Amino acid sequence: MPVSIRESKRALRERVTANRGQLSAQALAAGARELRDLALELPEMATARRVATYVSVGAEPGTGPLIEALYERGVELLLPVLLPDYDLDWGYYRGPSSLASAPKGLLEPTGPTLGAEAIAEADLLLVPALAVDRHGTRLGKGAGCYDRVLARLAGQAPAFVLLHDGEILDIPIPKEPHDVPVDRALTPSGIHHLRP
Ligand SMILES: Nc1nc2c(c(=O)[nH]1)N(C=O)[C@@H](CNc1ccc(C(=O)N[C@@H](CCC(=O)O)C(=O)O)cc1)CN2
Ligand SMILES: Nc1ncnc2c1ncn2[C@@H]1O[C@H](COP(=O)(O)OP(=O)(O)OP(=O)(O)O)[C@@H](O)[C@H]1O
Repeated sequence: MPVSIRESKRALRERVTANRGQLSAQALAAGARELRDLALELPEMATARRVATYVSVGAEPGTGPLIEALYERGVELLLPVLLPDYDLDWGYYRGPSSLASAPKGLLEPTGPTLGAEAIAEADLLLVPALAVDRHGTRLGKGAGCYDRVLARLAGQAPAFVLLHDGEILDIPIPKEPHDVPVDRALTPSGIHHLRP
Protein backbone atom coordinates (compact mmCIF):
# COMPACT_ATOMS: atom_id res chain seq x y z
CA MET A 1 0.00 0.00 0.00
CA PRO A 2 1.27 3.53 -0.67
CA VAL A 3 3.30 4.88 2.24
CA SER A 4 1.28 8.11 2.24
CA ILE A 5 -2.01 6.27 2.88
CA ARG A 6 -0.47 4.17 5.62
CA GLU A 7 1.05 7.30 7.16
CA SER A 8 -2.14 9.36 7.06
CA LYS A 9 -4.14 6.50 8.59
CA ARG A 10 -1.53 6.21 11.31
CA ALA A 11 -1.67 9.94 12.06
CA LEU A 12 -5.47 9.83 12.16
CA ARG A 13 -5.40 6.85 14.56
CA GLU A 14 -3.05 8.76 16.82
CA ARG A 15 -5.32 11.80 16.84
CA VAL A 16 -8.49 9.87 17.62
CA THR A 17 -6.74 7.82 20.31
CA ALA A 18 -5.44 11.01 21.95
CA ASN A 19 -8.96 12.49 21.93
CA ARG A 20 -10.34 9.31 23.47
CA GLY A 21 -7.76 9.65 26.22
CA GLN A 22 -9.43 12.90 27.26
CA LEU A 23 -12.82 11.28 27.93
CA SER A 24 -13.68 10.94 31.60
CA ALA A 25 -14.83 7.67 33.15
CA GLN A 26 -18.24 9.29 33.69
CA ALA A 27 -18.53 10.33 30.05
CA LEU A 28 -17.51 6.83 28.90
CA ALA A 29 -20.06 5.18 31.20
CA ALA A 30 -22.84 7.55 30.12
CA GLY A 31 -21.95 6.99 26.45
CA ALA A 32 -22.09 3.23 26.93
CA ARG A 33 -25.59 3.46 28.40
CA GLU A 34 -26.73 5.68 25.52
CA LEU A 35 -25.29 3.24 22.99
CA ARG A 36 -27.14 0.41 24.78
CA ASP A 37 -30.45 2.27 24.61
CA LEU A 38 -30.01 3.15 20.94
CA ALA A 39 -28.91 -0.33 19.93
CA LEU A 40 -31.81 -1.95 21.78
CA GLU A 41 -34.25 0.26 19.86
CA LEU A 42 -32.94 -0.67 16.41
CA PRO A 43 -35.64 -2.45 14.38
CA GLU A 44 -32.96 -4.94 13.28
CA MET A 45 -32.26 -5.73 16.94
CA ALA A 46 -35.86 -6.72 17.60
CA THR A 47 -35.52 -9.74 15.33
CA ALA A 48 -31.85 -10.57 15.92
CA ARG A 49 -31.27 -13.89 17.65
CA ARG A 50 -27.48 -13.81 17.31
CA VAL A 51 -25.50 -10.58 17.63
CA ALA A 52 -21.76 -10.22 17.11
CA THR A 53 -20.15 -7.46 19.14
CA TYR A 54 -16.86 -6.80 20.96
CA VAL A 55 -15.89 -6.34 24.62
CA SER A 56 -14.89 -2.69 24.88
CA VAL A 57 -11.66 -1.85 26.70
CA GLY A 58 -10.15 1.47 27.75
CA ALA A 59 -11.74 4.48 26.08
CA GLU A 60 -13.49 2.55 23.32
CA PRO A 61 -17.21 3.13 22.80
CA GLY A 62 -18.61 1.02 25.61
CA THR A 63 -20.43 -2.25 24.98
CA GLY A 64 -20.73 -3.51 28.58
CA PRO A 65 -24.30 -2.35 29.32
CA LEU A 66 -25.49 -3.54 25.90
CA ILE A 67 -23.89 -6.96 26.29
CA GLU A 68 -25.57 -7.41 29.67
CA ALA A 69 -28.97 -6.29 28.35
CA LEU A 70 -28.83 -8.59 25.33
CA TYR A 71 -27.62 -11.49 27.46
CA GLU A 72 -30.56 -10.99 29.82
CA ARG A 73 -32.91 -11.03 26.82
CA GLY A 74 -31.50 -14.39 25.81
CA VAL A 75 -29.86 -13.11 22.62
CA GLU A 76 -26.82 -15.18 21.60
CA LEU A 77 -23.71 -13.02 21.68
CA LEU A 78 -20.67 -13.74 19.56
CA LEU A 79 -17.43 -12.13 20.75
CA PRO A 80 -14.14 -11.97 18.84
CA VAL A 81 -11.02 -13.92 19.67
CA LEU A 82 -7.91 -12.50 18.02
CA LEU A 83 -5.91 -15.08 16.05
CA PRO A 84 -2.12 -14.90 15.49
CA ASP A 85 -2.61 -13.73 11.88
CA TYR A 86 -5.03 -10.99 13.08
CA ASP A 87 -8.04 -12.76 11.70
CA LEU A 88 -10.92 -13.17 14.18
CA ASP A 89 -12.36 -16.36 15.63
CA TRP A 90 -15.62 -16.17 17.66
CA GLY A 91 -16.87 -17.45 21.00
CA TYR A 92 -20.15 -17.15 22.90
CA TYR A 93 -20.64 -14.79 25.82
CA ARG A 94 -21.69 -16.83 28.85
CA GLY A 95 -21.79 -14.13 31.54
CA PRO A 96 -19.21 -11.76 33.07
CA SER A 97 -17.10 -14.55 34.56
CA SER A 98 -16.69 -16.08 31.10
CA LEU A 99 -14.37 -13.28 29.93
CA ALA A 100 -10.62 -13.34 30.45
CA SER A 101 -7.72 -10.99 29.78
CA ALA A 102 -6.09 -11.71 26.46
CA PRO A 103 -3.06 -10.35 24.59
CA LYS A 104 -3.09 -6.71 23.43
CA GLY A 105 -5.17 -5.60 26.41
CA LEU A 106 -8.29 -7.34 25.12
CA LEU A 107 -11.01 -9.18 27.03
CA GLU A 108 -12.08 -12.33 25.27
CA PRO A 109 -14.55 -15.16 25.81
CA THR A 110 -13.16 -18.33 27.33
CA GLY A 111 -14.37 -21.74 26.27
CA PRO A 112 -14.58 -23.32 22.85
CA THR A 113 -14.46 -21.13 19.75
CA LEU A 114 -16.61 -21.54 16.69
CA GLY A 115 -14.22 -20.67 13.87
CA ALA A 116 -13.84 -17.56 11.74
CA GLU A 117 -16.77 -18.51 9.51
CA ALA A 118 -19.20 -18.39 12.46
CA ILE A 119 -19.66 -14.69 11.74
CA ALA A 120 -21.82 -15.69 8.77
CA GLU A 121 -24.42 -16.91 11.31
CA ALA A 122 -24.80 -13.49 12.96
CA ASP A 123 -28.03 -11.55 12.43
CA LEU A 124 -26.45 -8.21 13.36
CA LEU A 125 -22.87 -6.99 13.74
CA LEU A 126 -21.56 -4.18 15.97
CA VAL A 127 -18.14 -3.16 14.73
CA PRO A 128 -15.39 -1.35 16.65
CA ALA A 129 -13.61 1.53 14.92
CA LEU A 130 -11.70 4.69 15.64
CA ALA A 131 -13.50 6.77 13.05
CA VAL A 132 -15.57 6.60 9.91
CA ASP A 133 -16.08 9.16 7.14
CA ARG A 134 -19.30 10.27 5.42
CA HIS A 135 -18.77 7.64 2.71
CA GLY A 136 -18.57 4.83 5.25
CA THR A 137 -14.83 4.27 5.00
CA ARG A 138 -13.74 2.91 8.37
CA LEU A 139 -10.55 3.45 10.32
CA GLY A 140 -9.78 0.53 12.61
CA LYS A 141 -6.79 -0.56 14.64
CA GLY A 142 -4.82 -1.16 11.46
CA ALA A 143 -4.67 -4.93 11.39
CA GLY A 144 -7.45 -5.49 8.87
CA CYS A 145 -9.38 -7.74 11.31
CA TYR A 146 -12.78 -6.29 10.54
CA ASP A 147 -12.04 -5.80 6.86
CA ARG A 148 -11.84 -9.58 6.72
CA VAL A 149 -14.94 -10.02 8.90
CA LEU A 150 -17.00 -7.58 6.81
CA ALA A 151 -15.84 -9.21 3.59
CA ARG A 152 -16.99 -12.58 4.96
CA LEU A 153 -20.31 -11.14 6.06
CA ALA A 154 -20.82 -9.91 2.47
CA GLY A 155 -23.70 -7.68 3.48
CA GLN A 156 -25.78 -10.66 4.66
CA ALA A 157 -26.48 -8.98 8.02
CA PRO A 158 -26.67 -5.32 9.02
CA ALA A 159 -23.44 -3.89 10.46
CA PHE A 160 -23.23 -0.82 12.70
CA VAL A 161 -20.01 0.88 13.67
CA LEU A 162 -19.91 2.08 17.29
CA LEU A 163 -18.21 5.44 17.82
CA HIS A 164 -18.04 8.37 20.18
CA ASP A 165 -19.61 11.62 19.01
CA GLY A 166 -17.17 13.58 16.87
CA GLU A 167 -15.66 10.45 15.29
CA ILE A 168 -17.71 10.68 12.10
CA LEU A 169 -15.29 12.72 10.04
CA ASP A 170 -16.16 15.26 7.35
CA ILE A 171 -12.73 14.79 5.79
CA PRO A 172 -12.32 11.56 3.80
CA ILE A 173 -10.41 8.66 5.34
CA PRO A 174 -7.94 7.32 2.77
CA LYS A 175 -9.52 4.23 1.23
CA GLU A 176 -7.63 1.14 0.12
CA PRO A 177 -8.93 -1.73 -2.04
CA HIS A 178 -9.39 -4.05 0.99
CA ASP A 179 -11.40 -1.48 2.97
CA VAL A 180 -15.02 -2.62 3.26
CA PRO A 181 -17.37 0.34 3.76
CA VAL A 182 -20.09 0.39 6.39
CA ASP A 183 -23.37 2.18 5.92
CA ARG A 184 -24.43 2.97 9.48
CA ALA A 185 -22.85 4.20 12.68
CA LEU A 186 -24.16 4.53 16.24
CA THR A 187 -22.86 7.26 18.53
CA PRO A 188 -24.39 8.28 21.86
CA SER A 189 -26.27 11.04 20.02
CA GLY A 190 -27.98 8.73 17.56
CA ILE A 191 -27.87 6.65 14.41
CA HIS A 192 -25.95 8.04 11.43
CA HIS A 193 -26.48 6.95 7.84
CA LEU A 194 -23.34 6.98 5.74
CA ARG A 195 -23.12 6.77 1.98
CA PRO A 196 -20.77 4.06 0.78
N1 LIG B 1 -12.36 -4.29 22.38
C1 LIG B 1 -11.97 -4.64 21.16
N2 LIG B 1 -11.85 -5.92 20.87
C2 LIG B 1 -11.42 -6.28 19.63
C3 LIG B 1 -11.11 -5.32 18.66
C4 LIG B 1 -11.26 -3.95 19.01
O1 LIG B 1 -11.04 -3.02 18.24
N3 LIG B 1 -11.70 -3.66 20.27
N4 LIG B 1 -10.65 -5.74 17.42
C5 LIG B 1 -10.63 -4.95 16.30
O2 LIG B 1 -10.03 -5.25 15.31
C6 LIG B 1 -10.10 -7.09 17.33
C7 LIG B 1 -8.69 -7.10 17.90
N5 LIG B 1 -7.82 -6.44 17.01
C8 LIG B 1 -6.59 -5.88 17.31
C9 LIG B 1 -5.82 -5.51 16.24
C10 LIG B 1 -4.59 -4.96 16.45
C11 LIG B 1 -4.13 -4.74 17.73
C12 LIG B 1 -2.83 -4.09 17.90
O3 LIG B 1 -1.97 -4.15 17.04
N6 LIG B 1 -2.62 -3.39 18.98
C13 LIG B 1 -1.43 -2.57 19.17
C14 LIG B 1 -1.80 -1.40 20.02
C15 LIG B 1 -2.76 -0.52 19.30
C16 LIG B 1 -3.84 0.02 20.19
O4 LIG B 1 -3.65 0.11 21.42
O5 LIG B 1 -4.91 0.38 19.67
C17 LIG B 1 -0.31 -3.34 19.78
O6 LIG B 1 -0.58 -4.22 20.60
O7 LIG B 1 0.82 -3.05 19.43
C18 LIG B 1 -4.93 -5.08 18.80
C19 LIG B 1 -6.16 -5.66 18.59
C20 LIG B 1 -10.98 -8.03 18.07
N7 LIG B 1 -11.28 -7.59 19.39
N1 LIG C 1 -8.89 -9.58 3.68
C1 LIG C 1 -7.68 -9.40 4.22
N2 LIG C 1 -6.85 -10.45 4.39
C2 LIG C 1 -5.62 -10.27 4.92
N3 LIG C 1 -5.15 -9.09 5.31
C3 LIG C 1 -5.91 -8.02 5.17
C4 LIG C 1 -7.23 -8.11 4.63
N4 LIG C 1 -7.79 -6.88 4.62
C5 LIG C 1 -6.84 -6.06 5.12
N5 LIG C 1 -5.73 -6.72 5.45
C6 LIG C 1 -4.49 -6.14 5.97
O1 LIG C 1 -4.72 -5.38 7.14
C7 LIG C 1 -3.82 -4.29 7.16
C8 LIG C 1 -4.43 -3.07 7.79
O2 LIG C 1 -5.51 -2.56 7.03
P1 LIG C 1 -6.26 -1.21 7.49
O3 LIG C 1 -5.26 -0.16 7.83
O4 LIG C 1 -7.30 -0.90 6.47
O5 LIG C 1 -6.93 -1.72 8.83
P2 LIG C 1 -8.18 -1.15 9.62
O6 LIG C 1 -9.39 -1.18 8.76
O7 LIG C 1 -7.79 0.12 10.23
O8 LIG C 1 -8.26 -2.26 10.75
P3 LIG C 1 -9.39 -3.26 11.24
O9 LIG C 1 -10.12 -3.82 10.06
O10 LIG C 1 -8.59 -4.29 11.99
O11 LIG C 1 -10.26 -2.51 12.13
C9 LIG C 1 -3.37 -4.05 5.76
O12 LIG C 1 -1.96 -4.16 5.74
C10 LIG C 1 -3.99 -5.15 4.96
O13 LIG C 1 -3.07 -5.78 4.10
